[in-house]
Amino acid sequence: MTTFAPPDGPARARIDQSRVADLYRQLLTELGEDPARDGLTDTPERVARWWAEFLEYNPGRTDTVFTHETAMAGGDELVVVSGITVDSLCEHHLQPMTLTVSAGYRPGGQVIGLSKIARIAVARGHRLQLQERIVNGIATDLLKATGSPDVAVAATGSHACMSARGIRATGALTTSSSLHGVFAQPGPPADWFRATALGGPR
Ligand SMILES: Nc1nc2c(ncn2[C@@H]2O[C@H](COP(=O)(O)OP(=O)(O)OP(=O)(O)O)[C@@H](O)[C@H]2O)c(=O)[nH]1
Ligand SMILES: [Zn+2]
Repeated sequence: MTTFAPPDGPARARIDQSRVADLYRQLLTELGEDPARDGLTDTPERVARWWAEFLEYNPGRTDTVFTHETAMAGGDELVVVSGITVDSLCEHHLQPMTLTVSAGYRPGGQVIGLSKIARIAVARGHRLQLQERIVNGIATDLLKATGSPDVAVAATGSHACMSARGIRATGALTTSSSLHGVFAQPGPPADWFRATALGGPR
């Protein structure tokens, strides 16, 4: 029985690799290739392995937090991890998209392990996606993992479906964000996030 993964949930679909490999063998034949020829004999199994790697990705532990004394009285504290590469596949064309993600939050009495922010981001790419859904999903996961209501995520993405086909707008970049709490209101946190995540006010 096939269980369908919800588009906004964590990636953990289990796939039947030998069935997927058989389907690729059929596809290669339909596309006019000889799946038995040298070079293609193991391709269906390789591709099936890749789908398993992609869809069954396990991000490991993403919720390690440390107690932390917050900023001095009258001050404020923000944490942003930038330059996280997230690879995914667009769900309309099954073409790769690569995002550079910045994700941050305003700590309360605890901080989350920095690598966990990257793990959360990378995990959201491991399914058929939309850039906007990846960005919102990272924010949802960070709100939960940090326990902070103040979370900001921004991503700049290049989409092969816009460069390798269709409009062929090579070099087009898409920027999207998901801002919560203090980051959603005008003020220093939002300005600082914009400057840190996007390289300056736009
Ligand atoms: N919002 C959003 N759209 C995306 C994303 N990835 C791909 N798309 C778009 O999905 C749309 C699908 O449009 P359709 O008109 O159904 O398909 P199409 O004829 O192949 O469209 P073209 O890409 O314009 O050739 C295109 O405009 C893509 O650019 C994404 O992450 N977010
Ligand atoms: Zn696409």
